[in-house]
Amino acid sequence: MITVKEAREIIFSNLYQPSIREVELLEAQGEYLMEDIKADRDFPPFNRVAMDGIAISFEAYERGQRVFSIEGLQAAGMPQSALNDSNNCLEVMTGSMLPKGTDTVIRYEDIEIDEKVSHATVQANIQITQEQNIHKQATDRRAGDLLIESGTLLGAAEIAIAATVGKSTLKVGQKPKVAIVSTGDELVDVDTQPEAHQIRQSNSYALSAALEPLKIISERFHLKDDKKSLITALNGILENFDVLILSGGVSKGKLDYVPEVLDELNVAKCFHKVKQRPGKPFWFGKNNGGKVVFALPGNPVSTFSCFYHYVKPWLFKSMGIEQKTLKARLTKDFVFEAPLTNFLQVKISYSSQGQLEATPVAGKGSGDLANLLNADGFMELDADQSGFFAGEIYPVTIYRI
Ligand SMILES: Nc1nc2c(c(=O)[nH]1)N[C@H]1C(S)=C(S)[C@@H](COP(=O)(O)OP(=O)(O)OC[C@H]3O[C@@H](n4cnc5c(N)ncnc54)[C@H](O)[C@@H]3O)O[C@H]1N2
Ligand code: MOO
Ligand SMILES: [Mg+2]
Repeated sequence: MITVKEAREIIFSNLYQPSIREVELLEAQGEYLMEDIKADRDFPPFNRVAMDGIAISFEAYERGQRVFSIEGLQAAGMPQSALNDSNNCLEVMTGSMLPKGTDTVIRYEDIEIDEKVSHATVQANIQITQEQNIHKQATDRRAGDLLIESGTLLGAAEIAIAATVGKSTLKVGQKPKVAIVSTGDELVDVDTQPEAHQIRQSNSYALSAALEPLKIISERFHLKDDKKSLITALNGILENFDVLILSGGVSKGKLDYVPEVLDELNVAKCFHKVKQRPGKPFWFGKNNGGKVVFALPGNPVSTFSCFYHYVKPWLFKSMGIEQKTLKARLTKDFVFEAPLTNFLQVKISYSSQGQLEATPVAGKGSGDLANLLNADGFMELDADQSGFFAGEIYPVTIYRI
């Protein structure tokens, strides 16, 4: 049986290679950028007036001048005007170009304007410094600077930056087509009243819902624990999808056919069974056509945990995105004797200093679906240790904020 670390290495060495597609700017939200975005102009592209008021030549102010005759007005959206006489001023609006011949902006709040004679007088108690209230050209970024690197997940900030540099379309990664396949004769769908021996199936809904925020479209299938029909159905699904996420049928049961069926369909096993709880019977493989299969153990908490610890990071990495590892402080001692990595269910909170904290809510095993509601995530506790103590810090994967 391999370790969690080895399982991750194998999964990450079998990434999906996304092709590139071009989308309209607003459709790019939630997609993965597949080009570098550079500044087409300086940020800001001109000396930008940052306050409504008057623009003067500081030299006149230094000479002791406090009353400035108003020559005119420079509004945002007007080409740059010029101050004719350096003893005068121009009224300037936020967002306008700083007029030629001026280098200092004084806010309306700091002056008195006499409309009749068109004079602006600087109030006595006001300190003026040269170049104040000017957002100088190129102080934020220079033309040609790299603004957004390929591989970035696009959100509102990136969309705003792309808009300002004139990118009306963006090159993004084509996400894989994902099939979610649940298996099990005991399972009926959500709209069915189960018989005494049946339960409603939830894993495929959990997986679909977990994929949705990644903007990955998936299709759900449900298959019976019957070898022949599994072979036929999975063969078709493998042809039409890039990635298969199966749940159930991977353990030691007489009707757990998934590993042998995948073998018959020439999906080469990369591993079966990982030193972890939950999710020990996890199976992972790939076929010659590059189709990847995650066959997750059917117990609902196992399926859930394996998705967040393997499938999601694999999808992110395939798109060139490094996920940040979050860490939290354990609030209570916890003992776990088995030589397995324990993905312990935890409730996440913040300490009074704002530090992430995790409180164990272990639940009653990987069949305890309802315990997903008590926890917000999993804390990863190493296989080679059995005592974990309050105050210690370990990695966490959070599925709910
Ligand atoms: N003799 C052994 N038995 C089991 C072992 C073992 O090592 N030796 N491992 C246990 C562990 S750990 C797990 S996890 C499960 C994994 O089982 P399978 O992947 O074969 O899954 P199934 O047998 O199909 O189902 C297990 C359990 O989960 C429920 N289930 C399955 N699919 C869904 C679904 N879509 N929605 C809701 N619930 C689902 C199913 O009804 C079963 O109760 O094996 C242990 N056994
Ligand atoms: O791996 Mo199983 O998930 O421990 O129940
Ligand atoms: Mg089973």
